[in-house]
Amino acid sequence: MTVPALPEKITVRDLRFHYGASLALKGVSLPLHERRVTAFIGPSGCGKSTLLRVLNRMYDLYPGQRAEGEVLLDGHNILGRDVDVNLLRARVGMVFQKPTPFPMSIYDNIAFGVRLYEDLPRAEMDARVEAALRGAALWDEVKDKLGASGLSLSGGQQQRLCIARSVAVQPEVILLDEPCSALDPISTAKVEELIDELKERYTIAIVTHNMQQAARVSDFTAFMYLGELIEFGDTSTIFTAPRHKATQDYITGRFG
Ligand SMILES: Nc1ncnc2c1ncn2[C@@H]1O[C@H](COP(=O)(O)OP(=O)(O)OP(=O)(O)O)[C@@H](O)[C@H]1O
Repeated sequence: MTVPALPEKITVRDLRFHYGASLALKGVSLPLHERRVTAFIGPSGCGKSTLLRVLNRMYDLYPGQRAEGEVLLDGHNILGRDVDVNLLRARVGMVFQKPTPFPMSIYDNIAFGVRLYEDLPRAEMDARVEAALRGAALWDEVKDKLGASGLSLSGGQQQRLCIARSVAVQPEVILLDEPCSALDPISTAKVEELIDELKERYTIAIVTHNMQQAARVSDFTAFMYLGELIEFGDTSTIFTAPRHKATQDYITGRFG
């Protein structure tokens, strides 16, 4: 099946990334299509997380880390000096590998991020919190204990809480860095279902080591190796008829 061409929400052009003197991305170019899921796959250390961290300038928090090239979000280069990185991170949200709820109530885990950007009256905040928890398929499990600590939830629930937290600020893009690696199969299935629902509204990038997961949840797949993008295409083509032998070897588990 050929996925029809869709607008590019993000366009990465000739991206090079430096950790001090070491070059972790060596000229990567690819699109992230709007309201579609793009999976990043490849062996450990190939630069998947690095690429994700560039897309909302998470690396800015660390001295010595530097990106060159262009990352266009709706046509504007987010690597420019004039970019408001707080606003950028509201537009491009991120969920990490390990669930990272704040040590506060379930309600405040969601409201905290919203308050950074908006001053909502209580009733509107309540509605926003509920919508985010519903959006993350967690509402029914927590609606009677919104005052309980976010840390009292199970790992799978905590990860959905983190997804709710990122959805609550109404981003345009959601970056998921191995979001299921700490979850059991049932929680993983829930998060995958959730990704399927979220893509109706958001552009999603997901890093995963699980080939079945990449095949299940993504529309496009990018295979990376040693800081380079080896192959990018629609997921069904990458998994059934890859152009490169390295891609074929990796997805069939014969790599290395
Ligand atoms: N903070 C850092 N300082 C120096 N080098 C780093 C740092 N973080 C990552 N690297 C290097 O950059 C390269 C890419 O790492 P990255 O974490 O992006 O890979 P990855 O594909 O996400 O790997 P994994 O699948 O193991 O998470 C690796 O060679 C890694 O050693």
